[in-house]
Amino acid sequence: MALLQVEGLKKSFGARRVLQGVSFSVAEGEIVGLVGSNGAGKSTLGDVLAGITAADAGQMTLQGHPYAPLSADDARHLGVGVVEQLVQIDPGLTIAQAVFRGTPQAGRPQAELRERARALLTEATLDVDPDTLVGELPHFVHGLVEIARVLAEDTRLVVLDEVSAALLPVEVTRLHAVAGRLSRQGRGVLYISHRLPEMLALVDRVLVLRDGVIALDSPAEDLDPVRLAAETVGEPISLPAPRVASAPARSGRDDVPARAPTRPAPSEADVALRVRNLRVPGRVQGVDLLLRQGEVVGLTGHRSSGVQEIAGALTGELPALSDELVLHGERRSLDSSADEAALRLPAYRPDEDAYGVDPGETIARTLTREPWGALTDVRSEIASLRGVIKTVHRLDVKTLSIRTVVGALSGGDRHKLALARWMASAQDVVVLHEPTRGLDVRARQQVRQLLDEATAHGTSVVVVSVDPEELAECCDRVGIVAGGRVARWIDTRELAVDAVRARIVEAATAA
Ligand SMILES: Nc1ncnc2c1ncn2[C@@H]1O[C@H](COP(=O)(O)OP(=O)(O)OP(=O)(O)O)[C@@H](O)[C@H]1O
Repeated sequence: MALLQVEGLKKSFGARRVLQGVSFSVAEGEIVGLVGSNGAGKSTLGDVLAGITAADAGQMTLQGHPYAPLSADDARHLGVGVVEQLVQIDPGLTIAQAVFRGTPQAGRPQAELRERARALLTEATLDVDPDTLVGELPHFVHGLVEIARVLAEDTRLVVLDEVSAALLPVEVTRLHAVAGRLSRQGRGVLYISHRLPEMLALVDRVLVLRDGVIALDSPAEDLDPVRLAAETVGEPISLPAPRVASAPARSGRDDVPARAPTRPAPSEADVALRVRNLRVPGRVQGVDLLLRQGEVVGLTGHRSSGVQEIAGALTGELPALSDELVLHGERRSLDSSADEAALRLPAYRPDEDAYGVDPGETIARTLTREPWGALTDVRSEIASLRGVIKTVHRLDVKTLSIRTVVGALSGGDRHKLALARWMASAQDVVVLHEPTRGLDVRARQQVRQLLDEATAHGTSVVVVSVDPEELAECCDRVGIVAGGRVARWIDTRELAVDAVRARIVEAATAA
């Protein structure tokens, strides 16, 4: 008997028909992957299962009994727990209180909750003191606290909605170990992710949600990442080509081969940024960075490797020192008191649910570069709106109107718009944190295109990321940071993307 049976589920938001008759099942002990483009309706389906949203039509059964939760609490009591990537837990709670919130044990004294919480956290592979405050935990582990919470009740089906999106390969391995344990206990797992190679390594079966229905239901062993990507978008798709380091065209230099097999030392004019012996006291020990014009350099490393601190030093968020710092031939400093010359590279961060854009603003206004009201004739207004429509089409944003508010879009679509807006004004040298986080396979290619265009105009980029696939797809070189230093550089230009990905995983795991 199926643990969960879903038949003909429908859900619309106004005229937007998202789920148009979704049917599938999950067996006891089965790990089922759910993939789909941004805006396909994966989270909507998760919300229906979680009791957050009611379906318009369709039936569900759980362990053979009709399942129609009235709220998230109701769903959990009935045996379905949903863990979301961007879960916000009250930072003032202890971890033990967080684990038991919303359960019958909530409100019990900490001393009573502590030992039971410790056991559940161990089951979720999280080695933390239950007395620690949630606010002291890095945000990326909140998902594991949520898994412990799901385990606190007799949850039969666990939905993991993009929980791996912000995790390092080693952390993904840990998450997969937890999913494996849940399955061995006979629970069902629905695993939603855009990171296809990782997903295929874990799940038994994959569901593809496309055009409002389950367009494919296949054993994982019959699929590979490229075929699954094609099924997701509904047409053949190829892996992105390795990036061609596009030195911006300059007179007399157009003959420079973009993919020179060995990389000559750049001339001074080619250097966008050079930093020698970068130090952040206690965290970064002496990093040399050289960024050519039009180059995309990736940085990755474990949480305590110093990688975030290197980015923080470059953006002026952290006090840092260096022996030499040159930006386009001009000496700069890392001393924030030397205001004029201080280096403060602009940074983009796909920040939680807001992405730096106003959720109450329409798509049109979000993408309009001119301040509202600045357009004084109808032609410029039409040109401006054409630009907006072109971007919406190009980024394949799932919407019925450019007057839709950004807050009503899917997370991935919001991220795409925010990044496109940010990149439109990006010049010079910029830092991008996880530019493709939560994006589907086609959107990743669109981001890559945005990067290619910006770098062709001379922008140079530092990409800071946990995702080896993103680094392989976007960067010319990737630095593996460990112990406050760049332990190894991987040149991505000569290799296929999946080979680069494998090298990054191997080097990052070893570091
Ligand atoms: N509350 C809402 N009001 C209006 N439209 C909504 C609402 N919630 C979701 N939608 C629409 O439903 C569609 C599906 O969104 P959903 O978040 O389920 O997609 P998704 O597959 O999870 O995407 P992503 O991979 O980007 O997270 C989107 O086009 C979105 O605009």
